[in-house]
Amino acid sequence: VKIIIRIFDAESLSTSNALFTPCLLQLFGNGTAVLRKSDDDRAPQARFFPPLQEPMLLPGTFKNKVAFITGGGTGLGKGMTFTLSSLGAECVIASRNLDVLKATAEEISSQTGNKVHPVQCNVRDPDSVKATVDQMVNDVGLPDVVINNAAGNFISPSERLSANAWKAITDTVLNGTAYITLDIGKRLIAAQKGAAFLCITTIYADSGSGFVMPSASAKAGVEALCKSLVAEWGRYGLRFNIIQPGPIKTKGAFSRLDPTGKFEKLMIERIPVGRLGTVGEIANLAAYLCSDYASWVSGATIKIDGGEYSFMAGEFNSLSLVTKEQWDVMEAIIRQTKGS
Ligand SMILES: CCCCC/C=C\C=C\C(=O)SCCNC(=O)CCNC(=O)[C@H](O)C(C)(C)COP(=O)(O)OP(=O)(O)OC[C@H]1O[C@@H](n2cnc3c(N)ncnc32)[C@H](O)[C@@H]1OP(=O)(O)O
Ligand SMILES: NC(=O)C1=CN([C@@H]2O[C@H](COP(=O)(O)OP(=O)(O)OC[C@H]3O[C@@H](n4cnc5c(N)ncnc54)[C@H](OP(=O)(O)O)[C@@H]3O)[C@@H](O)[C@H]2O)C=CC1
Repeated sequence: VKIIIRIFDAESLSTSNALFTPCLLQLFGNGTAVLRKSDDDRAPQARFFPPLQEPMLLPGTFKNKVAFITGGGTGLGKGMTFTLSSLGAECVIASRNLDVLKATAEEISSQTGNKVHPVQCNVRDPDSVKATVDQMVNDVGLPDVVINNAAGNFISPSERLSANAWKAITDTVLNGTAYITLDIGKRLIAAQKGAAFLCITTIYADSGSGFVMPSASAKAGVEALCKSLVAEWGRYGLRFNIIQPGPIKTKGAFSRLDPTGKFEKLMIERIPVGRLGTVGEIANLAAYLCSDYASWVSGATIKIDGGEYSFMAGEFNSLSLVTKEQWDVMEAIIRQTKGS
């Protein structure tokens, strides 16, 4: 808890709901060495942008709703499950590690008072997906909310990747999303039941990115899948939206994408808001997009990255490092220039 408290300054803690704070610290922390915060984990401007993590929607927003979240046992999936559950949803969380799912389900339901059902599922395997959805339908019925969040990723030069490495990532991210969406979508259509689908992708789904080429390819495919179904399945009462998060310090992501802990400082330097994102911030956006408050939102792709993508895209954005004296010199040179 000590480690996590250091993420928040007094300002952000004082704006948090006092009742929620202890369990938020517990739920949104991971308590592992890889998540240990360094002293320079924020830039000065971050004081203007406190991360408010408590659920922002009205209590009961998801009362009588069922939410299905892949990868709901850890990281962002766990945070979204907590938020939906605290807003009244009955959640079903699915991934490969049943022990982790059970522990998360117990932890969240004991805090929110709402049932969380753990179901083992390998999204790479369509038969496993079918068995999971069968179990959900049997236990709680068809979902009102479906969050495709499960993923696999690691950094590697592409020339070091085997065919199986490509397959491990693309099967999880793209095929897994397709199997889940097709299986649940067909059943919803047959039952004439509406639902909100959400896919968690990443900011580099737009640009591609070296060293995570399979993930970038698969996430771009997920976005094409979502956008295709916005048009095709809207008439069945199904909405599809996409969240592209920037860096959020989860064990799953940082242990595989920043294994030595050296990249974090570089990331913070290029995030205009001056800090990493938090699980609670993603969970609030996800809850909004999956709620009836967003019933006119379909086909939206929302970046939530503290401005990192815009910073990296702008040709001249590194000039923020230029000092006033250096600007004086450059301005004088520019003003002296005549003609072309
Ligand atoms: C700090 C950055 C912030 C910004 C983040 C932006 C985007 C983040 C996107 C994310 O998706 S983060 C989520 C990350 N979470 C996870 O990845 C969780 C699940 N991951 C896993 O289970 C594993 O990491 C893995 C490898 C994806 C799948 O595990 P498993 O099914 O057990 O596969 P294998 O171990 O059998 O490996 C399959 C295949 O891949 C090769 N391989 C594995 N690791 C590497 C490596 N580091 N470099 C090169 N190749 C690797 C492995 O050797 C296998 O290939 P073979 O040919 O040998 O069979
Ligand atoms: N953290 C970040 O900075 C960012 C994360 N994202 C995205 O956010 C999402 C969550 O990532 P994050 O929480 O950080 O990382 P995690 O590693 O904690 O989450 C990934 C989840 O996917 C599950 N999973 C992996 N493979 C499978 C499979 N074959 N079948 C079923 N479930 C599977 C894992 O559970 P299990 O091992 O039990 O199967 C795990 O719960 C991902 O889509 C990721 O791409 C995007 C941008 C930035």
